[in-house]
Amino acid sequence: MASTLQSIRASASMISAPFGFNQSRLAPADGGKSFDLLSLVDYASLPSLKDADTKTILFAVLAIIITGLVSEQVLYWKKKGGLPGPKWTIPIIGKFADSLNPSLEKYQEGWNSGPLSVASVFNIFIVIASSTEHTRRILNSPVYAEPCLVASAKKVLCHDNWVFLNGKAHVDYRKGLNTLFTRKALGIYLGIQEKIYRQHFDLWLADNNPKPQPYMMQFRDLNMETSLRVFCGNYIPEEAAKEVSDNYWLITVALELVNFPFAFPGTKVYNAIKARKTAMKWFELTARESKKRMAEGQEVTCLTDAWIKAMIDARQQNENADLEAESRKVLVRDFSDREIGMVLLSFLFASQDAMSSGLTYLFQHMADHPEILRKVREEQYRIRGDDINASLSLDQVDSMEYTRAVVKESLRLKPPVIMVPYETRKAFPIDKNYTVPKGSMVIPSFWNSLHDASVYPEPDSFKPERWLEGPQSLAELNPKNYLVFGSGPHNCIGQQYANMHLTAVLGTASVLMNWEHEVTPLSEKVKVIATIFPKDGARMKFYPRAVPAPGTAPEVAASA
Ligand code: HEM
Repeated sequence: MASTLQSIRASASMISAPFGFNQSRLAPADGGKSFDLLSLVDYASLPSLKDADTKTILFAVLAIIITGLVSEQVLYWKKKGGLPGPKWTIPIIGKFADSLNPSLEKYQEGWNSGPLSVASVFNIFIVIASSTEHTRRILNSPVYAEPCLVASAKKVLCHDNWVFLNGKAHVDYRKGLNTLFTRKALGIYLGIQEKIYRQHFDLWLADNNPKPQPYMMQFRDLNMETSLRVFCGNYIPEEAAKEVSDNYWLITVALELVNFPFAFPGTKVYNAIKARKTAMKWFELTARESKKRMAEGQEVTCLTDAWIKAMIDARQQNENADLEAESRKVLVRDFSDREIGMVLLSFLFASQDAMSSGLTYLFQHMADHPEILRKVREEQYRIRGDDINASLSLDQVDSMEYTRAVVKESLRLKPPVIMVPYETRKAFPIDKNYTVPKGSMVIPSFWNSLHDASVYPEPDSFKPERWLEGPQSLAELNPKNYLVFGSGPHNCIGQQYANMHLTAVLGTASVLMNWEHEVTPLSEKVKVIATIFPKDGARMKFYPRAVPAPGTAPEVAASA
């Protein structure tokens, strides 16, 4: 009882001081008939009691803090086991400062310290995998680990977006989307892509700035507009397409690894939600309008059309009862306008950032390796014949063996996505020596696999020829190392489209333009945003390239 009173008193004194309470104000209004709690207190002993209580509270608080800090370290050591990583973790924030300013060099330190290493940020225990075996094991163990997006992702991309599905629900949903990247569909997209990147080349050529300028954002614009038109055709008017494209950057920056997760006005998450709402309005309209057009039997002009046409066809096939039950269920599933909108939202998000990184480095690598660019041109002149302005077919793109090897090598040397965060659903015995605790973040990293000297000799050199040495070459014998597009159930669904796009853009650019890259001390330094970019933003200048006279031999045209 006494101790209760003491704490009441302690609390009263702590509370009253700042609010300026005094004894007379606390006196009862009924002239003293009411029970006066304070009259029970022996005032003579008050000062010492007060002191004792303050000390007790201070001690208690201190003890709680110390226990918390010690148990944080003990827990970290226990989870860390024998793996490399900091011996202790900075209290509470851990490696937060590093994640605010990510650098490739810091990541490399971790990757090179062992196939598995650990860190902790805000008490999230993180296991980083850098060997091909461990990385693939994470990507291919859906029972133990699933992709984890940053805290704000569900707010930004909508909580019911398919990208948050896992297990069977995810596999089934993806089956329904595979139809979007068939050869037939890619052939339709190619025509749309070509028109758009030629318009962007004209803009670059019209840039009358005499000196090279950072072109990273112009490469992004090209990708963004191409993807938007490939996915949505002309259902979105010009002005709205520009608005969606410009605002999409707000979505990208709100999904960076470290971000304030609440949507207060003015925050990145708030702006991203606004951008998403505008984009979704147009994507849902695309779905609605496309459904009308496809029902009328009109021509397929974009990915949404191809998707809706596939649904209509499946329904008709089903009526003929020719399909197996399993595929019937998936194909005939009617995707609502909102679901289609959310898929388009996810595609655009996934495509613009990684493809912009890929395209930036592709142009940079080409300018820095003129002999390789010459070979690309020779192949292009050979395949395109005398008419470099004729539209391309998918067969022609497939036959660009050298250009495709250049794209593959460029993505290997500078992989746009260097890691993907996953989370363990239960304790994950990742190898015979270590089990990742449940609820940890596990990060498969791709850099070391893609720069493994035993598979890619001279791993830091740009050598497209390594992809042309036949099936017995080291690179071809070890496809498991080529993790540019991930692996397992969540591997990149857009990889054929991405490869086709990069090959076609480079091929056409090579015959229409010459370009110069101003190499600066930062050109080879990597800036890690979500994907990677050259730190100087890729300073380029583009010039028109003369059209070869009819009948010029490809090797002669290429050397001009
Ligand atoms: C050079 C360009 C690209 C690169 C390097 C890239 C890379 C990746 C990587 C590494 C992943 C994670 C894989 C995993 O967890 O195993 C991924 C997933 C994904 N990508 Fe791409 N991507 C590119 C372009 C695209 C494009 C153009 C699209 C859309 C058309 C796209 C759509 C997606 C989607 C939807 C996922 C998640 C798939 C799922 O969870 O099932 N990506 N991508």
